[in-house]
Amino acid sequence: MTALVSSVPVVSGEDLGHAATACLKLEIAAYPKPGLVSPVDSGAHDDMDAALMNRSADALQPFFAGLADAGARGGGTDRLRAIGIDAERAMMAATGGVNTHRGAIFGMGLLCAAAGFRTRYGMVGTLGAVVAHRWGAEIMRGPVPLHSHGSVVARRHAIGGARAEAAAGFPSLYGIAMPALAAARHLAADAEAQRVHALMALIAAVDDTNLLYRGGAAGLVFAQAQARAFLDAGGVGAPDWRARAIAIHRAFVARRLSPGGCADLLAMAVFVEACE
Ligand SMILES: CC(C)(COP(=O)(O)OP(=O)(O)OC[C@H]1O[C@@H](n2cnc3c(N)ncnc32)[C@H](O[C@H]2O[C@H](COP(=O)(O)OP(=O)(O)OP(=O)(O)O)[C@@H](O)[C@H]2O)[C@@H]1O)[C@@H](O)C(=O)NCCC(=O)NCCS
Ligand SMILES: Nc1ncnc2[nH]cnc12
Repeated sequence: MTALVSSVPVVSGEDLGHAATACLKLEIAAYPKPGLVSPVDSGAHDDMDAALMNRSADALQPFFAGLADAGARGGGTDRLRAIGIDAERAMMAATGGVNTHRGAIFGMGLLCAAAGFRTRYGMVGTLGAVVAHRWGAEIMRGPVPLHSHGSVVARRHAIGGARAEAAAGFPSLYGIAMPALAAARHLAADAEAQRVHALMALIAAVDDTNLLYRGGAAGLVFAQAQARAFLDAGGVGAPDWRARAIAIHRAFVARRLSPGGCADLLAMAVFVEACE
């Protein structure tokens, strides 16, 4: 799967859709991930497992391709949002009503649109820079769902959430996840371990609205401190890293904490590595 993602020249909308779905699946497959669903267990979730999440990823493939094509046609956020909402419906149909990938539809969808836009208009710069430049202002002006979990905690805790992350060109992706993936290559040879390392770096730094919704400020602080301690002890370069990551996973499950936004950002980092 890694070879497929990193060796295919990602240019057409269809290629981008395949790559985006492959990256969602690489995230799902990685273990141990604190509180998250993997093939080993369902983490802090009682309504999802890896098979359900993989079905969701497959259902989204044509929509990621459609978003790439819409980006290549220079579409604005109204067009992208219409495709995103259709994708959310397809996800709900594939999962029997479970929100597996709403954040990924939004973030990965924007990256696909940016890849289409960049190919068509020959723009230089990262995919994140394209998102910020072409759609950033529109994203912040666009409709805010009043009662979504993300918007409720964003208001309560005065943080930006998924929309602000995207509008700013995904600083957590470029400032945290990508450098962590690069650093992890010097710590561990296997790609799954490198992804766990990058996920821990994201959890340590991102204000994940899923953590805030389920655990409040105390839950977010706990999650960030656990991930920071893992990194400070050497991350996946430490000989006992796997046992330590499993212990953190269990501590998250015991508190019902799940960093779904960080999981999406990890998949997006793998996608950006393939595209840039
Ligand atoms: C703009 C929207 C994405 C709406 O966002 P909003 O912030 O209003 O709220 P949510 O509906 O809560 O969705 C935001 C999702 O984004 C992920 N996320 C969280 N924090 C961050 C962050 N700091 N940076 C980036 N991304 C972040 C996260 O998604 C993942 O978690 C979801 C699963 O979580 P789970 O624990 O199961 O939670 P729930 O099922 O919700 O509840 P409980 O189980 O706890 O009861 C899953 O979606 C992951 O992907 C947040 O959930 C957007 O909805 C919107 O406007 N959409 C339409 C437009 C569109 O898609 N356009 C296309 C491109 S323009
Ligand atoms: N592996 C995962 N487990 C739970 N929520 C997620 N959201 C995105 N990926 C996830």
